[in-house]
Amino acid sequence: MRYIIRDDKAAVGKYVAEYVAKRINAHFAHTDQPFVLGCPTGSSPLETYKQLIAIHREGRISFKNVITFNMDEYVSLPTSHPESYHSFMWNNFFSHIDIQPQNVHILNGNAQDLVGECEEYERKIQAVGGIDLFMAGVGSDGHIAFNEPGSSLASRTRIKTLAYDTVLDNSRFFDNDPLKVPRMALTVGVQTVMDAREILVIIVGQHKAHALAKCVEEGVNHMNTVSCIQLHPNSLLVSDEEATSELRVRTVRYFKGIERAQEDIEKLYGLHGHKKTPSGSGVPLVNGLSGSH
Ligand SMILES: N[C@@H]1[C@@H](O)[C@H](O)[C@@H](COP(=O)(O)O)O[C@@H]1O
Repeated sequence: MRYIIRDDKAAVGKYVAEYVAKRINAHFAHTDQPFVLGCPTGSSPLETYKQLIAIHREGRISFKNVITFNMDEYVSLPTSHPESYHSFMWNNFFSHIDIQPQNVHILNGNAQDLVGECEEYERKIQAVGGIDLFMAGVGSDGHIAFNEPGSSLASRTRIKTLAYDTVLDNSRFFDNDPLKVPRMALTVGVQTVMDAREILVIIVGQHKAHALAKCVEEGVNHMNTVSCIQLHPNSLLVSDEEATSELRVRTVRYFKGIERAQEDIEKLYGLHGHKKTPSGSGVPLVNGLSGSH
């Protein structure tokens, strides 16, 4: 697992957006197959979406051949509700980029057959060859998507009852009234996220510090489902300084040190261990050299 720390929320968003843009552009440099991006909602990725929109407007990235799958959606909340994840995604991201509407996938929490909807979602992910990069946020109880504490680490897309902590957390979007927050959601499972070729988790704010410390310093545990990323061969965590407040000082120093070392390696040899040649094209130095995964 790589772990990158930035000063604040804005810097996290900038880092993540540039990272995602680089990944997408690198993908299209060697294939014209679609890039499949997993998308989260919530306040954590907002800055990333703003920055991705800016990068798109600068002409540095196109989403024409990008397929997206969102993590989750509330059950029984009308799609047109301002707090539905459909509204969130179109208002904050999709309406501002050149994505093709048919390439957007968001679970339908109003489907007649909710179980069938979840099974179909998994099938659609399979049909496009899996997810290249799954971005995620984290709940203050450590949930990834809506995989609340106690969720099976082998879970797939399904219906979940929301934990009371999550209902309280999310009531800020529903006039601070927990009674207005839907009690159930459809969510991709932990295993659905783990199947992605790469996972990028965004954690910002002091209220996420506990979940972050458990994810980084403790073992894999179903009570903090984001900790699953420890088992992923290609996961990246990006947080702001505030979120580090429950980590040991030496843990923070360790990961900052790793990032500095990685930068030095990249300066010397180019990204991912490709030694720079005079022409700048790069030759492989060490297979899979990536510093801290
Ligand atoms: N289902 C979403 C999660 O996918 C998200 O990660 C979490 C954190 O939200 P925020 O970033 O607003 O703290 O909110 C909801 O619970």
